Amino acid sequence: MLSREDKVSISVQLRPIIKKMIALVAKPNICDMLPILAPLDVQGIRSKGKELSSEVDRIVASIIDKRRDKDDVVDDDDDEIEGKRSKDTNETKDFLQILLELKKQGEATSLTMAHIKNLFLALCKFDRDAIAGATDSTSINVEWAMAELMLHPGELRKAKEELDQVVGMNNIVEESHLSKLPYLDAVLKEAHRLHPVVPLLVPHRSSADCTVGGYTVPKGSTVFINVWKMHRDPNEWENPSDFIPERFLADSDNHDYKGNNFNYLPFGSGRRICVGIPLATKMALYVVASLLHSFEWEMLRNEQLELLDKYRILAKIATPLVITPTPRLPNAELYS
Ligand code: HEM
Repeated sequence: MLSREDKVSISVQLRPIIKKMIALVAKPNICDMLPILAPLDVQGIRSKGKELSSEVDRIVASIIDKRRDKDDVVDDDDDEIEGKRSKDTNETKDFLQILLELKKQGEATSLTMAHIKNLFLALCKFDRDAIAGATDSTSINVEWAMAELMLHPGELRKAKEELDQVVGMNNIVEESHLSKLPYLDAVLKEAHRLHPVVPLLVPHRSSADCTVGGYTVPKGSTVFINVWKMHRDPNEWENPSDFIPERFLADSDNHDYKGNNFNYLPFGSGRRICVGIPLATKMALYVVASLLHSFEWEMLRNEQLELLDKYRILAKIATPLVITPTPRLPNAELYS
């Protein structure tokens, strides 16, 4: 999707700023509790946010400008690209190049430079390699699931038995196996329940006055949805603090990731539900399945695993999981 060169630029320049933005958004903001103070920006969060956001804009613009220069773009107008031509027409085009070429077609498309900048930024978000580390939600889910399995040898054994049956010992996990692993899928769902990666979702705004649970929520309020608490509500979940993947086997339709069951919303719900669900869930299942099927895992001796979280929009495990692998499959060639 993005060229190697762009990925490096994004990684070096954008990643630190995006990390700062995430830390800033996660910072408790007194104005969220007392909106009357919002215009004063008492903690300087809004002004710092604007500063970081113009920095992102500047970097994206410079990456695009560099590409236009490289591709021998003649820019007649500050905001218009004309006469752009790729020198090597056989070269595989990446997404940015295609956008710039479309823009060149002028009236044939209504693309503006602002559209290209925003699409490029959206692409950076989707390109896991480019800003991995800043948006590592899937790997956080994998780490929680592995940590829970290390603490629950019975559930670990069941997951491995399922893998051995479906994949066999003379094979490695392939994408085609994933739909045949209901137990492991339930393990990941249970990890999402106990450890939702985005525990307060992203802030929403009420579009009309409404009443929720007897409380009036005026139009325009910033609304945080405490999914962490909902996922542990004893009125909805039996033994809510226990790791029990089986609860997702009994009624898997009612506990999918689509956000229709309001007791279980690890990816949010409604119009702004996470668009990455198919990718995130398949990736996590594939990674955990491969790790469990190909290796035995052991915690370091005397290691005490504590499942406390560290919250900065995303809730990571506070003490990173350190476990050591040993090969499990009889055929060494499967590891090459
Ligand atoms: C375990 C992995 C992930 C989790 C737990 C997660 C969770 C979420 C949550 C909770 C939201 C906000 C939904 C709401 O407030 O209602 C969201 C939004 C979003 N996610 Fe994810 N996500 C994950 C992976 C991904 C991936 C892999 C991508 C991209 C391929 C992605 C792209 C997005 C986008 C673009 C939005 C904004 C959607 C919108 O506002 O319309 N996410 N995600």
